[in-house]
Amino acid sequence: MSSSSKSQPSAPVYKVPGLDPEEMDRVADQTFQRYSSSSVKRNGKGVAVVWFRNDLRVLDNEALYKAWVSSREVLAVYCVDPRLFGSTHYFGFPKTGALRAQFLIECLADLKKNLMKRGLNLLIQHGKPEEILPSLAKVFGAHTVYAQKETCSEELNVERLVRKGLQRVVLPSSSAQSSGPSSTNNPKLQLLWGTTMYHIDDLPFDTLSLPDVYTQFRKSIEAKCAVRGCIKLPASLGPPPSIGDWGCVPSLDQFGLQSPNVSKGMKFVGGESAALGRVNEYFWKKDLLRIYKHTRNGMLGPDYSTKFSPWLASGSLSPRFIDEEVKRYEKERQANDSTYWVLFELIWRDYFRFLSAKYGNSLFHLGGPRNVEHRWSQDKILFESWRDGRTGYPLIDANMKELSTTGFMSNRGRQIVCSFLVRDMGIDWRMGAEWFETCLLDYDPCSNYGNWTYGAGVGNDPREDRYFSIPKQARTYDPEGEYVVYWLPQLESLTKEERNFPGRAYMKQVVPLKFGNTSRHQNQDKALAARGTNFGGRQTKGQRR
Ligand SMILES: Cc1cc2nc3c(=O)[nH]c(=O)nc-3n(C[C@H](O)[C@H](O)[C@H](O)COP(=O)(O)OP(=O)(O)OC[C@H]3O[C@@H](n4cnc5c(N)ncnc54)[C@H](O)[C@@H]3O)c2cc1C
Ligand SMILES: Nc1ncnc2c1ncn2[C@@H]1O[C@H](COP(=O)(O)OP(=O)(O)OP(=O)(O)O)[C@@H](O)[C@H]1O
Repeated sequence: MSSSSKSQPSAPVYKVPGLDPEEMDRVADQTFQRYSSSSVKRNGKGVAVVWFRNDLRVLDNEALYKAWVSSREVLAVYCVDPRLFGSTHYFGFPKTGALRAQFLIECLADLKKNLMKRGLNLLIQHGKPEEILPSLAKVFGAHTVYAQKETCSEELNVERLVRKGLQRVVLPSSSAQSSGPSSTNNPKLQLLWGTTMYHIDDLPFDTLSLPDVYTQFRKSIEAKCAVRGCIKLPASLGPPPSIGDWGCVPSLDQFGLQSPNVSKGMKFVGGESAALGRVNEYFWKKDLLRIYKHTRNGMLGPDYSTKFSPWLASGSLSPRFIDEEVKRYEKERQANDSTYWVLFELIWRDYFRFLSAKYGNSLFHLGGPRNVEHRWSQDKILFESWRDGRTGYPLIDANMKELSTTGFMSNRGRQIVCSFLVRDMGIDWRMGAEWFETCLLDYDPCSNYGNWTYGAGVGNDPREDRYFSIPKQARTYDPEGEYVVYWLPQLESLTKEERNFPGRAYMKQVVPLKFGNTSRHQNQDKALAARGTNFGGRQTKGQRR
């Protein structure tokens, strides 16, 4: 069947959140009001810099809070670091694809707007933080640069260089924050924990002795720690230092990228206002939180899951705010397994973040944290058929097309395409992880490489090793072929049952499935899985969730 055999009605594009800009601003303003406090007092002096990184928000931002409390003027800065627009480490894909770059631009524009509403501004500078921040600290006599702490080596390296750069700046003694004989007059770098729902200082164990098994980790933190409340700030944070040119929000051509056209699927709106809008829409307006656990394995449209991840990854949304909203919903509407399950999933996110602190760079290495030896292929043609959605398996191809068109893929889809690349194709999992790094709006090194090492069977938890059978996944999660037909309209003329199993009516399959791909093979598939038989000598344990 040829893809052009029939003219297709154009598929809908879903804006996420589906609110108009005025409604988004109204929700954001109301939320800011609820989280404003006039009782917080400022007792500092001079200028403090807040260096925004992956914490592009005003609400519940400890770096911003500390900068405000410790100063008379806050200089808010974002550095557009050219390294973010280089290449991925091993395979040289674009480090940030156009869709995420566009999302970042929208986050910056919104952050600037929200800071201005509070009497501040955002200085946007192009260059390396280790060059920009020391020079700003010197010009403004800033006593401290506050920023959110990261855990992966690329970001840790930048932190180290910024600290070194600041040590070379000598301030006049009147600018120094501390006094006393031992104080030096260099601006300090103060890094604050802020990415997770549970605070690192509240964990019942040291990160180096973090439990390797997720369930142990979750049970332990649920029993022994509480999520901290969101940090409140006064409504007005000004004045900012006097600056003639605050710099413009960058455009895509400044990154050498072309404007992406989201012609199908979901178009996510970047920024904190959109993030708060989405929480409001998903929890309160559409009342979807009450059924989340039963819909979360879907693949099509904005409503089967929260879609919070792009804003969480850029830091436009605080996980502690989500926790507080879940608790508020449970009080005002209802508490059930679905309301809890959003928090359960956020604990996965915490877990991967803390694991990166425990396992360091091994998360990015071929053998993963367990240093598993295995022969992987780097077959370019096979990889490209996966990347471009030309494998001959509609479920894989539809998911890969969604990823490259929108920058998003469901959790179900990610697990399926990961298993297919790694287990059916036998391709080096890092190729898949780096392609995800390029494309995902919600790219986060810890969640991405953590999930890939898991899926590839090289993760820290040896019990969690899974093979996803494509026919079984298709029958369970896309029984009527609705998802595949959305992304592959050439399948529309087939019956619902045929859409995921089109045979010759679609393209040739580039590889056979490890455990067969017809119903005839299903029993064999189960039998093999039950015996733990798998390629590469790893154990098959069924699926996680
Ligand atoms: C191979 C692979 C790569 C992935 N890469 C990323 C990534 O780079 N960034 C990212 O944020 N997530 C990643 N995930 C996890 C998950 O797929 C996404 O977080 C989820 O699909 C986002 O959609 P949502 O916000 O609607 O999720 P929901 O189902 O609504 O879940 C709520 C939140 O819980 C967190 N969460 C849910 N599942 C996971 C998980 N398995 N691991 C970590 N956090 C989770 C996310 O923050 C998510 O926003 C990856 C999963 C796989 C299998
Ligand atoms: N934020 C990040 N996003 C993606 N990859 C990251 C991030 N931080 C660190 N890495 C990866 O961690 C690895 C660290 O490489 P580095 O050279 O620093 O140490 P290494 O342990 O000697 O690794 P290698 O021997 O593979 O070069 C690289 O693969 C790098 O891309």
